[in-house]
Amino acid sequence: MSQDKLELIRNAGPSVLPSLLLCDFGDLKTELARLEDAGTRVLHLDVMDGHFVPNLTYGMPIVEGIRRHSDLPMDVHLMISDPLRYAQPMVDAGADLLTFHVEAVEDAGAVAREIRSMGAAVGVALNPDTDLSALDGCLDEVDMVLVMSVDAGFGGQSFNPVALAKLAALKQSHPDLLLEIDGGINLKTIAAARAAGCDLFVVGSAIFKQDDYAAAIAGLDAEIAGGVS
Ligand SMILES: O=C(CO)[C@@H](O)[C@H](O)COP(=O)(O)O
Ligand SMILES: [Co+2]
Repeated sequence: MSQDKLELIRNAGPSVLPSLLLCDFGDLKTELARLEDAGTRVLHLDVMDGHFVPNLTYGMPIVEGIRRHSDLPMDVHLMISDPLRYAQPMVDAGADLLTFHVEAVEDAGAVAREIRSMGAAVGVALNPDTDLSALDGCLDEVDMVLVMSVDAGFGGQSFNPVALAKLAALKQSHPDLLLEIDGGINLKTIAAARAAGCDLFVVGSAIFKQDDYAAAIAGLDAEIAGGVS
């Protein structure tokens, strides 16, 4: 099932993924309907534990609640110290693509293999200060690499261009991997990420601080289209 969702994500082409971190959790059902009406193809959910990052968000009940109100593929970004402890519950809650941080684990390849055995597609994330060499040994075990363009933990931070060189290097060395960028993506930064080879663009503030989600996503899609040679 989740491999099917991975194909859906792949086949969707370059896509904007709304990060629900800044949505109105008091009216989640309406928020999901607005995002679907705006053409969203994949949702991005930020799970933070107050330990790996200094911020606390939500866990399985919210992921499961979103699943009940939307059939869209769910890309769950685990910013937690012990990803394997919660991986199976997250898959059971409906995560299709489960991403852990390389900084949180000792053996990223083993973690990736274990998550895949649970039936989810798997991604590995790295923060701006983490060198690509940290991914040695796990790139053949993952479906996606999430290149952070802010330090994981909070929405609304400024884009760090160090992510662009990492994307370009990954695109060259592993052309079949899905590449995602997360943090500070907006109308000014998204085209450069696309030009660097990125496929999936996580966007929080630049959607949720606008009244019209459809217009915000259409504007970002247009920048993606213009950024491809
Ligand atoms: O993972 C994270 C933050 O750690 C993100 O997914 C943010 O929620 C993106 O928000 P903006 O930077 O687009 O405001
Ligand atoms: Co995220």
